[in-house]
Amino acid sequence: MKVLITGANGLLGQHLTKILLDRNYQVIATSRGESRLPFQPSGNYAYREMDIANALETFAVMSQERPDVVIHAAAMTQIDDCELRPQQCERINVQGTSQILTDAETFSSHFIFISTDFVFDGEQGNYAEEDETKPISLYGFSKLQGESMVQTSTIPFAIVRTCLVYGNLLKGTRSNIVSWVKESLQQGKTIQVVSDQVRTPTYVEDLAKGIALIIEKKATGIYHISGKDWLTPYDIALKTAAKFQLDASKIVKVDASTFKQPGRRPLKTGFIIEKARKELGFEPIPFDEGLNLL
Ligand SMILES: NC(=O)C1=CN([C@@H]2O[C@H](COP(=O)(O)OP(=O)(O)OC[C@H]3O[C@@H](n4cnc5c(N)ncnc54)[C@H](OP(=O)(O)O)[C@@H]3O)[C@@H](O)[C@H]2O)C=CC1
Ligand SMILES: Cc1cn([C@H]2C[C@H](O)[C@@H](COP(=O)(O)OP(=O)(O)O[C@H]3O[C@@H](C)C(=O)[C@@H](O)[C@H]3O)O2)c(=O)[nH]c1=O
Repeated sequence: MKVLITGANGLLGQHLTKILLDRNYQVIATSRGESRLPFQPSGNYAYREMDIANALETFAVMSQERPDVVIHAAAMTQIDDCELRPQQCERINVQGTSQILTDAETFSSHFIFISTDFVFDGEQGNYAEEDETKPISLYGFSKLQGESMVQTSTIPFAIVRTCLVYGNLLKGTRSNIVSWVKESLQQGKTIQVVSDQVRTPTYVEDLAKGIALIIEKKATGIYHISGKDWLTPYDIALKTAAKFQLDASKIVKVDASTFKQPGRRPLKTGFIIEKARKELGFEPIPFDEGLNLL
């Protein structure tokens, strides 16, 4: 079974490549520029440059590879950049998704789109798959547009929504809340951390395993694949400091009213993962256990 991953240089993409190779899939890892995978994988693996915003490039790679499954993880994921550079956000997250989806409809048989808790407005929290979406940032809106396109597609699809992904930085991947807190405190910096956002932080390997289950079961539809502990970023920061014996007094508790970022974050998200548990047999590890694996 040949699986093509877009955005394979990313936090999810690198771990996904490793886990799918461990499960003997043939993996075509694609991303912009050089591969940043910090190891030369054995097994049935190839890396190909593919900028999803370049229609000719995606068509060429997809027509040559004709993967059975496409996992579309590539995106502009910096919320504030998306807010400040809406054209680039649109070009990558919307037009890029449209392009790879069109090619998948021509050459593939299962399309898995990675989406986010930021499609919700954060008023209610504890979201299930059927809850009403209402994004409050351009990033969230661009990902919802991707979901809408996927839901009209002509091939079997799955939409995997996840939340606040953390894990070991392999090489050159985006930072995540745990790595950011750990590094900031190790450098003796004082950090302001919000205590009124609620998330279900997701260990990156659990997310990758959840996606592998979807491939294995050829599952279709929307799935919330996240951790199972409801935590605020402030809780996460304190747990990270305790775990790595760092100075928690450098963590200043703030709330979203004082903490200004260009892109609005939904206050309360977090996912109910019963559907993934029941239909996929997905079971994430507790956050404290995730910290032990870093
Ligand atoms: N991280 C999180 O907390 C969450 C992430 N998600 C979703 O998960 C997916 C994976 O995100 P994650 O791995 O965490 O984030 P990363 O930013 O680490 O990975 C995204 C990857 O997409 C690549 N990319 C960006 N633009 C293009 C393009 N035009 N063509 C090809 N590749 C491109 C980036 O490449 P480059 O490295 O060169 O910039 C990067 O490697 C995304 O779709 C994101 O929306 C959803 C919820 C939470
Ligand atoms: C940088 C920073 C973050 N935070 C909090 C806010 C936020 O909840 C959490 C992570 O902050 P960031 O801005 O790095 O992450 P953020 O951009 O909010 O993370 C998002 O990434 C995209 C890809 C998603 O899809 C979302 O699910 C979510 O994970 O930490 C602080 O409290 N203080 C800070 O100085």
